Amino acid sequence: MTARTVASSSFPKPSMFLTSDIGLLVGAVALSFIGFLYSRSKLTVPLPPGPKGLPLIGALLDFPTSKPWETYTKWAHEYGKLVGVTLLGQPIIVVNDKETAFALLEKTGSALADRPTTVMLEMTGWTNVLACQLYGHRFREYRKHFARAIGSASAVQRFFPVINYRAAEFVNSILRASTKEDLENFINRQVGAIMLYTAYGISVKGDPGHDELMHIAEKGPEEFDIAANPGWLVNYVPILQHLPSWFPGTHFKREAQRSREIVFDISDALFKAHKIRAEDGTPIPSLAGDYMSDEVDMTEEEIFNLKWSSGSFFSSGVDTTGSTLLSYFLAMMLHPEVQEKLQREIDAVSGTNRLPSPADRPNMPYAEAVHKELIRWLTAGPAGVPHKAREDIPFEEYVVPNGAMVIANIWGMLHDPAVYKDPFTFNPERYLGSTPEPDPLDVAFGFGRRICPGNRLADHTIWSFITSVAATVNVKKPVVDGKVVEPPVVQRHGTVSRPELFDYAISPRKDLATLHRLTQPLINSWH
Ligand code: HEM
Repeated sequence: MTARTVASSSFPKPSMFLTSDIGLLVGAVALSFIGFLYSRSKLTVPLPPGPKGLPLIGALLDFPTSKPWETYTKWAHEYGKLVGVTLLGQPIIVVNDKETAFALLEKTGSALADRPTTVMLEMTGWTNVLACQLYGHRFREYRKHFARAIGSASAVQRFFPVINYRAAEFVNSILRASTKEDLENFINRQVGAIMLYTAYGISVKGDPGHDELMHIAEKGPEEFDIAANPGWLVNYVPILQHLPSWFPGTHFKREAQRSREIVFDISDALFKAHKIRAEDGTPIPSLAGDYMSDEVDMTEEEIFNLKWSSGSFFSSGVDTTGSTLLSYFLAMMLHPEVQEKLQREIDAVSGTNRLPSPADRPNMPYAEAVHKELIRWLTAGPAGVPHKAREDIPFEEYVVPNGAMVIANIWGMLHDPAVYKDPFTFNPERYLGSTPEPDPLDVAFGFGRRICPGNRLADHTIWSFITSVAATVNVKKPVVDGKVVEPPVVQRHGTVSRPELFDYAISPRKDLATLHRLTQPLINSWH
């Protein structure tokens, strides 16, 4: 999933529009009114039930500007599994249960495989990455590249050594963490280094915080946040993009140009690094590297597809995987009994002389349950990424109209008390025993043709990091002035949602010498 906010899963209130020119605003509103009347005249089919809203603006005032998944879940109680609203003429369907999501998003094939996009994402170049790519030939090419690089168990297995190495580096680095931000930064950088390797074969040595290419890649998510801000007026009145740059109120054009140059520079710099490695005669398996020998015969379009499909890793893989890893620390502080049980299993299966390895995984059911619960508990992609209908789709007694945005309320599905007992409690036991609760991985990565293509890579990264951390360090609530500090358990707003930052206490399980003895073989074995 693209980091932060893809398209607009939260919508602007009028005060958010990023323009200060009143004339332009009034003109724009008039134009959107005409657009609204036009679109409304086309909408003749019944939407599923939902908040009616007001004439012209639809459900704009009911629509959540923060953590929309909570409102979707309230709507689910009121209106049912399928909720329909219109927003400034745009039909939106929210799917609230797993069965309906499968029936609608999986079984309708390509009919619901498009993405809504915005003018600002187009102008800044972000529609080139997979998560924002419209359905079509280029989209299919990108998905083929992803499938070849990380779409099967054997493909992902090629990356176990880099993932295990990064996990060992991570364990060492977190002992240096002191501020709330440190932990998140250390997670982002280690996961980021995995993304650079799997996408381009870029091998970051040691602390990724000192790597120049990492610094370049890290600029991407910042730029994405700017482009994806739902407040750009031009997104609602696309005709504004054709105004000349000197026209009052067209600050967005200069901003889009500035951002576009950075976005293209990032993509070029990282892709060039992969080529340099090829010329050195050291081809490294990676999305781009797998095509290295074919590149000489490739067309410009094929090179473009290769560059931007590999360019989709960092922006989609870091925040999502990082969110789940951050949740691990929070969960262990709140539930020391889970941490102890996990450590006992690891000690029994891997022993105490090495870090856990993928070969141990089938023998660690409790680690598997902790992994599942981390994916469910503070859902990293709570409202997925919106899909868009490419045609009218009859569904039960309704029709999902062509152009409608369809949002899967993944958080709602994973916090439904009818499916998960005490859904807000972190409890890995729910997946064990004779009547386990459903596997959250079936819904957490989305649905249909747009299902997350990074799920296998995320799966092993999370498993490897959490078992390496549990094997070597204890995470506890910090004690300040003799008082235990309770961490907040709050999810942040965003298409990718992370836990609110928290204070923590991290210490080696035994002593530093033991920790180094466990991690050093993996660190030394890395080229
Ligand atoms: C815990 C980790 C992750 C979670 C929870 C997650 C979740 C998701 C979800 C919910 C979607 C939207 C699916 C849909 O539209 O139905 C998605 C899309 C996507 N994810 Fe992930 N993801 C994770 C990790 C990753 C990683 C590691 C990568 C990259 C290697 C990645 C790459 C992508 C891409 C490129 C898309 C867009 C696919 C498309 O539009 O066709 N994700 N992810």
